[in-house]
Amino acid sequence: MKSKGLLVVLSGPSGVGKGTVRQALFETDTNHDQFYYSVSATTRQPRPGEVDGKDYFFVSRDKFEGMIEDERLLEYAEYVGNYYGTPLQYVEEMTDQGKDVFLEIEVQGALQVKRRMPDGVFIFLAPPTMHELESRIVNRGTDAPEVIEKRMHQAREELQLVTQYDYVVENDNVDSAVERIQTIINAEHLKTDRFIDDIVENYLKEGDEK
Ligand SMILES: Nc1nc2c(ncn2[C@@H]2O[C@H](COP(=O)(O)OP(=O)(O)O)[C@@H](O)[C@H]2O)c(=O)[nH]1
Ligand SMILES: Nc1ncnc2c1ncn2[C@@H]1O[C@H](COP(=O)(O)OP(=O)(O)O)[C@@H](O)[C@H]1O
Repeated sequence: MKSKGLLVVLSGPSGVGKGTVRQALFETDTNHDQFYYSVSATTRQPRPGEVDGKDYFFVSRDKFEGMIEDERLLEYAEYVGNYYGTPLQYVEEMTDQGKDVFLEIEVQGALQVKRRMPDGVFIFLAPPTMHELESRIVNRGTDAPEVIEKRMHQAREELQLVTQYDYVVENDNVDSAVERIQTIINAEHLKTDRFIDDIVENYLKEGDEK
């Protein structure tokens, strides 16, 4: 029996460590055959070192609005003055191929996905404390002070929606966070619902007498 790939939605406040934890998790996929990262489209400017097509598809507002109109996005949201959205095409292709597809998105987008794809796995990555969260954003050194303030405000709002998620993982330590996410994924793959077609076919079909 083999289940379809999972749609895994990883959310959490800016600076909590989503990118870091996801990269460490993907490094455990040594054959590159289990996990697939869904690259989002955004109107935000690239940060130094970010690569178009790898970190994001960096697009103009006009182009992004065209993608919304053509219904090419699974979800999208506006976050601190920029659009962010998930291209639909790869998500479907990759889960059909049996890969676990990871979306790293903020909560408004995650709630849209939950309505459209309720069998997704919704994980919220939480900071040990708000003070630690702020230190991580400051130490990352990628955001101006006024942007950091907006991101901290947004973080407080996002944390109030944590109960909408299936799982909460504290990112106190990258290795432990990765281990907990692996545990979640392994268990989710074994859920009865994900095998229901196989179960009907193999065990419950009428006339299958021995
Ligand atoms: N709804 C939605 N949010 C996204 C998407 N891509 C990224 N985000 C979220 O947008 C927020 C800002 O992302 P970014 O500017 O890269 O900052 P960072 O996550 O703090 O590094 C984060 O919470 C991301 O998870 C997307 O496709 N859809
Ligand atoms: N468990 C952790 N302990 C300490 N620092 C961390 C941890 N996880 C991530 N970081 C650091 O926090 C900063 C923000 O991480 P990042 O992955 O960019 O967050 P996000 O993708 O959620 O915005 C980075 O400088 C990263 O090295």
